[in-house]
Amino acid sequence: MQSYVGVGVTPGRVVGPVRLMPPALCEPPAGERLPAPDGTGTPPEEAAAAALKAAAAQVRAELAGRASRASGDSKAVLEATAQMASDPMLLKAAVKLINAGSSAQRAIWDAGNDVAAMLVSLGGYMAERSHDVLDVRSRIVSALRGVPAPVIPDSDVPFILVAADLAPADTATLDPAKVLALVTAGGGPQSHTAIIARTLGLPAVVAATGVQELAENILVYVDGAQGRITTGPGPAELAAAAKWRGQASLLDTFDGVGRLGDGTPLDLLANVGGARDARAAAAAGAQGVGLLRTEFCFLGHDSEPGHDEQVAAYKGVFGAFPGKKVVVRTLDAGADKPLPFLTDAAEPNPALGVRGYRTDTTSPGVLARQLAAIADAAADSDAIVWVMAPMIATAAEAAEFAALCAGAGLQAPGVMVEVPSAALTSRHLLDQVEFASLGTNDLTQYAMAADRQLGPLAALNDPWQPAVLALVRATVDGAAAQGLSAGAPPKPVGVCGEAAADPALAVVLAGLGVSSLSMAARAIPAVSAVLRSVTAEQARELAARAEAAATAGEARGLVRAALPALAELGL
Ligand SMILES: C=C(OP(=O)(O)O)C(=O)O
Ligand SMILES: [Mg+2]
Repeated sequence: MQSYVGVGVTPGRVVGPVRLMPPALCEPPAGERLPAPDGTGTPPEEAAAAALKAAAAQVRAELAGRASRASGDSKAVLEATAQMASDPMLLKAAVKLINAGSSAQRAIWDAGNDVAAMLVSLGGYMAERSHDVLDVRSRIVSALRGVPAPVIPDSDVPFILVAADLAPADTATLDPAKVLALVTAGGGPQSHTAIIARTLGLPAVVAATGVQELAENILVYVDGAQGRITTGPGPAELAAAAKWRGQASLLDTFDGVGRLGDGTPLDLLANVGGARDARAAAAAGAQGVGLLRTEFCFLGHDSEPGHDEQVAAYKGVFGAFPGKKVVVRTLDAGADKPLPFLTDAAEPNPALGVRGYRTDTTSPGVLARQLAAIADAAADSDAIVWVMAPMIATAAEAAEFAALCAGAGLQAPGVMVEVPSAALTSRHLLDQVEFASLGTNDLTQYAMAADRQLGPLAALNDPWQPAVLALVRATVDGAAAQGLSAGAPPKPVGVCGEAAADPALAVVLAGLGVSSLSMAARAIPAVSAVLRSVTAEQARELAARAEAAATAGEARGLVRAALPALAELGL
C-alpha cells in the first residue's frame, strides 16, 4: 500500500482502476523532410501519403466506435470529430505538403494549423470547430508515431483519471459517468481545472506529487476531501467508498433556503459560465447567481462578440432565474484567461498585468459595450441583475466603474474584492458602489504572492491562510464602517471564490459576517447541510478561533474538529 498526498478539491471516496492521461505530444521538428527512398521502389511521398491515410482511417474508426457506444452530447461530439478525421480538406492539404517534400507528421501538423486558422477566421460556429481539427491532428500524429493520443483515455469501465495536469478544455469534456475521480500531479486548488472539477461534482485531488508513476489499471482509493490517493485499497478503504456511495445521494438535494441552524439567513448562490450551467443551478435550488463568469461567452473568439450575441448569452442566464438575483461579472480577461484581442500574451507577469477591469485602459470601449448588452438583456428579463467588475484595486476605479454602469442604465454596480488593496480599503470602495464580492481565489494568490495555477505552491494558495481570513475580516469591517458613516445598514459583502464551496470554511465565512456564498451548484447541498449544523453564535466563535490560528492547517484542523456534521456526511 502506497499513499500520495495532494490537495483535495471535491469530496468523494471512490475505488477504481487508474487510467493515465498520455503525455502531451511534441511538435514534429520544423521543416522535417521525407525520408530517402527505402529501396522498395515505392516513392517516399507515396509511402508517406499512404501512412497518413491509414493513420487517419485508424483515428476515424476509433472515434466512430466510441460514438456508437456513447449517447447524447458526447455521441454528437465524437461523431463530428470522427468525420473530421477523414475531412478531405485536411488530408488533401497534408498530401500536398507531402508531395512538396514534407514528412507525413510535419505535413499533417502544418495542414492542421492552416485549416484551424482558416476556421478561426470564419468566426462563430466555424471558429469553434478549430479545436476539433487540432484534436484530430494530434490523434493522427500519435497514430503515425504509434503512441497513445494525448486525450482523455477511452474505457468501457469507469476509471480514475491520473494526469500531470489537464487543460481546462480537457476537464470540460470529462464524462462524469465514466470518470470516477480526477487526480493531477500539478495544478492548484483554485486553478480553473479544479473549478471545473467542482462544477462537475467530480471527486478530485490536485498537486499530488508523484502520481504519474502509478501503473495503468492498478486499483487505487481516492479521498477527495482529504486529498489522499492510496494504492492496493484494503477492507477499510472499500468500506469507506461503499459508505460514500450510500451517502452521496444525501448531498444531492437542496431545498432552496440557505440558513444557519438557528434560522439566520445566508443566501446560497451559484457560480455559472453560461445558460446551461444556470439552468442546472436553478434546478439544483440555487437562490440566484452570485458569479456569472462572462469571459466564457468570449473565450474561443478571436474578436469581440457582437451586441446581439452578447445579449443572447446573458438572456440565456437571466431566463433561468426570474425574480432572483444574478450577479454578472464583467469580462475578466488576462492571466489565466487570456483573450487574444484584449490581452498581451507577452507580458512578463500576467497575473500582475493588464487583466480584468484594467483592460478598459488598453482596450477602451469593450467594457462599455458589454455593459450596454447586459443592460439590454436585463431590460428584457425578470432577473434582478447586479453587475460587478473584477480586479478592482482602488476606490477611484470603483467610482469609474460605477459611472460606466450608470451610463448604461445599470442600477446596482459592485466590485470584486480580490486584490489585497481592495480588501484593506473596502470602506472607500463601498462609498462608490452598492456591494462587494470576495474573490478568494485571486485574493489568496495575491495575499500569498503565489500563482494559483502552480502545483508546487498549492500549500500557500490555501484560503484558510491566516492572511486571507484577515483580509476577509478587513473587508467586512470596512463595509460596517462605511454603513456607520453613511448612517445606513452595511452594504452586502458576499464570497464567490472557491472558499465558499468548502463546507467548513463556509461556516467561518458566515461567522466573519458575509451575506451570501456563491459556488458551483453541486457544492450547495453539502455547504447547506453543514451550515445548518451551527448557530450564528457558534459560527462567530469558530471564525474567531480560525482567525486566531497561526497557520492554515491549524485553522482548518480546529474548525473541522468542531463540526461533527462533516464526518457524518463523509466530508
Ligand atoms: C471568483 C474569482 O474569480 P476567478 O476564479 O474567475 O478569477 C476569484 O478570484 O475568487
Ligand atoms: Mg478572480
